[in-house]
Amino acid sequence: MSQTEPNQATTISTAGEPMIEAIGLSKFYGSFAAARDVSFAINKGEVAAFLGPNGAGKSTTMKLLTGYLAPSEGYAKVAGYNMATDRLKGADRLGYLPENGPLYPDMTPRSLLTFFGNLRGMGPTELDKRIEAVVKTCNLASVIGKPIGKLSKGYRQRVGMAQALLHNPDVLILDEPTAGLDPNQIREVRKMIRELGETKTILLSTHILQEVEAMCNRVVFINEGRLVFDGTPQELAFEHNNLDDRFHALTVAS
Ligand SMILES: Nc1ncnc2c1ncn2[C@@H]1O[C@H](COP(=O)(O)OP(=O)(O)OP(=O)(O)O)[C@@H](O)[C@H]1O
Repeated sequence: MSQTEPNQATTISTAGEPMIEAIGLSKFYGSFAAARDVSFAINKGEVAAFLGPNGAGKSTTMKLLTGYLAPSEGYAKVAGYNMATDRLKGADRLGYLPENGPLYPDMTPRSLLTFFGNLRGMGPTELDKRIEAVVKTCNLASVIGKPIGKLSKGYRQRVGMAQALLHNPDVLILDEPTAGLDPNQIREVRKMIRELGETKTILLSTHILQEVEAMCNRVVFINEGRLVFDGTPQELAFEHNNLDDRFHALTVAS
């Protein structure tokens, strides 16, 4: 890594500051590479789509970025913190929606949020305030006291979002936030993400191309564990005039 250029040292600017960084990340299961030498940086204020077909390695890479999985090679940084050596500091700044949402069917949204707020060391006043805020953002008031296992997929996804947002992180990693939702729920979640994107840096995985156009100003694309594109949605579509054709070209061997 090069040091700061001497002529830039006096410039203080947060624009373009990298908030989510993959640095040569690889994950091997035996000889199979679920992620192979993946490097990219999502900068402050960007809403980035993490695109790729089924099995491309999106969830694996997200788990490596969040520190849930240890990389075989390389390292991840969140808000400048190395997730191998400074995971707790990075986690303070990070909200993560895992692939299948929260897995505590017997808890209610309120007890789950209270549990995670306590784990994060929030005091009762702060916790009450934050629960009220995320219940409003994620529209959970009507189910706050019902067991999570009895909620619809859409509500469970919202509980997962509420958990990710509870400590008001400025960085979000969302694994397929609209998977399994009906069209109305998809609209709501996309609207929520667009609003969150006004103040937060977001990386969200998807294989739905409309999602990219609806929400994102950056695209990172992986196929078979390798980075195959990093740029804007316009650049991704450019050669083929549309995202569908480019997705096909990047994922199907010619
Ligand atoms: N624990 C594991 N052991 C062995 N192989 C694994 C393990 N976890 C994931 N894989 C494999 O790694 C590859 C990438 O999986 P991953 O879940 O990261 O893909 P993805 O892009 O998120 O897929 P999808 O869009 O279907 O969720 C797949 O071939 C998967 O079978």
